[in-house]
Amino acid sequence: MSGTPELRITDSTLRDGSHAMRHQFTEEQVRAIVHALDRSGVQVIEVAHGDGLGGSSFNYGFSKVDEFQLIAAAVEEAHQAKIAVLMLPGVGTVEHLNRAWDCGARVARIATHCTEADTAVQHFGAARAKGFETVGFLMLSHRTTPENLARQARIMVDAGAQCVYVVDSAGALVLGDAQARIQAVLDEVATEAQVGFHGHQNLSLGVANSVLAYQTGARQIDGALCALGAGAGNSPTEVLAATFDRLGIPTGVDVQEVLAAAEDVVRPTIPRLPFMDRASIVQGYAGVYSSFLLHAERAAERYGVPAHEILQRVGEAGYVGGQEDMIIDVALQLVQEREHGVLSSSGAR
Ligand SMILES: CC[C@H](O)CC(=O)C(=O)O
Ligand SMILES: [Mn+2]
Repeated sequence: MSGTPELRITDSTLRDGSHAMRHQFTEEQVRAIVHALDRSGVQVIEVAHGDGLGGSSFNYGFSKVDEFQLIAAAVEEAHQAKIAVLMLPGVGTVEHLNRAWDCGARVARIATHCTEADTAVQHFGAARAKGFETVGFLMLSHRTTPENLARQARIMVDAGAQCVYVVDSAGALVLGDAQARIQAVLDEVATEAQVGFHGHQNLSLGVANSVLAYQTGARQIDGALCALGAGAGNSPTEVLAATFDRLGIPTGVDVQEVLAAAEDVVRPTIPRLPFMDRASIVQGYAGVYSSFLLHAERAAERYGVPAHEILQRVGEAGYVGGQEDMIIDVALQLVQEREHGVLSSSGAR
């Protein structure tokens, strides 16, 4: 579909997809994926540790290759696409943003829990002062009301965000839930900023929610090739491109090229692609941060309790990003309950 793009797709294969890769991307893989995405016409490509700049750590998992080396390689490969980075205040700092700028990144996406936008105020200011295009990310958006989300979006826009994303980190928003949040944020900020949507596939609704988001007024949408992303993965970029093309909505992405990027570049080189298994569906169902999946799987293996049961409990407890250590706590609690013969919610011992 030709014509001036009405919608900008940001591809997060090399950031959200880093979770599914256990943060083991090589420079060669980054170059090949950026080359293919850039050629297909995707306008923004996000590159960073899965948990954002500064995420390489014992808590979140160490990167194989330093993220600034990967960002610089991505910048070299991209001819038309802008390279974006994502950071969570507290995991990363303004210093990380400055280094990303020096490597050539030009879009700064700053993420907070959906009720904590005020923790990012100085980061938006610093990013704008540097010259970045700025995007705010309200994570786990299902965890607050549309009205409150709109108030949080207002804080981000007042601080300097040029777009605010409704982020369905748990893949828990079901159609109208996503639409109501997009509408509320638009009502609050549309005269000053764009609105975006970032979906996960835990309930298989990433693409459908993205279409609804566009129809409601969102103009930036995230995806990842082959759905590579946390949990059951992100909305697949290639499916977004094909679907919007069929709807007659120009995205600037060549469908055949992006299909080739997914099939020929990502699929053969990625050891494990995300899918909707019991654990990731429970994430959508119970509203659990998608990035918790691999942490829960590791705890499941270590303590001999099912990952889906851990995640169900994590959802009930309402843990948010940054509370990864509580996954171990929950696993140990389940072990104890089993030892004392307490039945789990699924009836299993
Ligand atoms: C690192 C922040 C976080 O994982 C952003 C994101 O992709 C999400 O919340 O879904
Ligand atoms: Mn995500």
